[in-house]
Amino acid sequence: MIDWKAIKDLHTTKSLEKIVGNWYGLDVLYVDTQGRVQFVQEPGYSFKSPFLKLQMSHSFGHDWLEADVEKVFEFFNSSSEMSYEFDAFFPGTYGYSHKVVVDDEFCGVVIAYPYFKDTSTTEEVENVVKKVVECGIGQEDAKVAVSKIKKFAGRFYDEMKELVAIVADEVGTFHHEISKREARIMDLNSEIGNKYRYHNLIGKSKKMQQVYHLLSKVSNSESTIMIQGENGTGKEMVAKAIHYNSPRKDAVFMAVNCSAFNDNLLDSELFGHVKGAFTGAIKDKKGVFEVANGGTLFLDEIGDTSPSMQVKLLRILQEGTFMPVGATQPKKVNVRVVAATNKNLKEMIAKGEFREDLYYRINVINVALPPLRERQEDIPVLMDFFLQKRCEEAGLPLKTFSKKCLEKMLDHTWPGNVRELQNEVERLVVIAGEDKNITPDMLSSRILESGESHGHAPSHSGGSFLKGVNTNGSLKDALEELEILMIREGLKRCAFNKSKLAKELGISRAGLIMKVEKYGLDKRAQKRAAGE
Ligand SMILES: Nc1ncnc2c1ncn2[C@@H]1O[C@H](COP(=O)(O)OP(=O)(O)OP(=O)(O)O)[C@@H](O)[C@H]1O
Repeated sequence: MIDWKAIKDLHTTKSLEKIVGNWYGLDVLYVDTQGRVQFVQEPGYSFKSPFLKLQMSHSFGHDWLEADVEKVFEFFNSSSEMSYEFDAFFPGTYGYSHKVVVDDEFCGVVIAYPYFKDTSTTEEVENVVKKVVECGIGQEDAKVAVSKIKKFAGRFYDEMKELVAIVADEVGTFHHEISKREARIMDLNSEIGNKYRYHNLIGKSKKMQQVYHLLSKVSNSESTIMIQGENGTGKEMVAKAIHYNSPRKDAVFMAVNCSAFNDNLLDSELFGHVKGAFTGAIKDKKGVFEVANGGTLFLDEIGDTSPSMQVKLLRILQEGTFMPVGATQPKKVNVRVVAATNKNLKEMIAKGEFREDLYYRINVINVALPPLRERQEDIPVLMDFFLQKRCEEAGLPLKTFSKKCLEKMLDHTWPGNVRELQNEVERLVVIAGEDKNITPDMLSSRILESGESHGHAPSHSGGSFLKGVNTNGSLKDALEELEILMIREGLKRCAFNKSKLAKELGISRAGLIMKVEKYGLDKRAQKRAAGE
């Protein structure tokens, strides 16, 4: 919508209005798309045309103006013409109107009003006075006002029309500029304020915001980065976000899963080989380090590499050199390495399974990706994101999740993290078929069951309560997961009565409050996560 007030305050429109007013005694009226004439109703409005001033000082005069505006809109609504000269309310008087168009959209009208034409006869002019008097205006006032209506001829007439067209253009141009600026401000606002995403990463939880903040700081550096997180938490996505926000963004991003190869194959995959290096090496082959020269290499599951491979990786990270399999001369490359693992490398070092020097060489900057169960607020955002994406890809109208379905999804602990959630949403879109609303009965049984099993306190349910807990990985993580689960379910069961739950769990109320804060499980956070 046009900001008419801002337009009226513009230096150019003010000057143009002045010319039209002073030279031709016409008022420039701005009319919005609803047919509302701006400003003239406001007290203290300074009329240029004595006739319009007199007209608008009577309530019936407003109806005359309304009738003229209606006529203009009827014309523009049925014609593609940009301008229209109309017979005004009193036969023999005229108005000139011009459309305001922005990006092919009809945004309003500028009207210059009222005037006579050189064809208007003395009789017509006298008739106007008569009619005005008949409407209730005094004879003398009517005569004076009508005598001030300009009679146009020749070049003045053409100039007046040109000026009105210029005012209308000016309004359009200014509105266009303002809209562009507003869009930019909105962009900037969302960039600064709501960091709900970074590159392609989605998530609004505090933990993800911290990750985005760290990424924005480290992407520009050349440091090696270690990303730690469970499977499916988005480690590869983070590596890509780092690459595409770094000065290397125009060079190659390559990803290798170190656990997908045995030692020999990984050697050749990473460093390449020369012809005849081993049976089947029928020609020279570049390794990914060479292909990614100038770019970024993502080494996933680095914790699964053998001790001899770890030595080679240390060399390339320290010196930038490597030896292709079967080669006699080392090669040099400039590759930024981003490594990832879901293993606890510190424990591996203690057991002698991972080189400490390599660990410190890779772990210059550590990005820890939290599992999805620790950032519940991200679940609804990710659900909506994947739902919209899948529906769009499948050319289906957008579906919605029922409240109960969302609750069940929030109850699940997502051991497979975002990947599991993405797969579930994609599955739901298929299962829902034509149904617009996705209901809990469509959910995978493990999600329905995990919600139910969490509903029981351990003491009532024997061993089954462990169903929703990831029993792989470290004991510390599993215990923490269990703690979160028990507190979250307990809070619901006890209607957020912390004293009652603390008693049930056998811990102090203060201890429970600290844990609720630590895991972000308070009522408001849970409601927020559920989008309530
Ligand atoms: N924050 C996120 N926003 C949007 N999609 C995400 C996010 N995190 C993960 N995904 C999606 O989840 C899937 C798994 O992500 P990704 O492969 O990056 O995880 P990963 O931690 O590298 O997994 P793995 O350890 O199993 O290799 C991908 O399809 C990715 O698109």
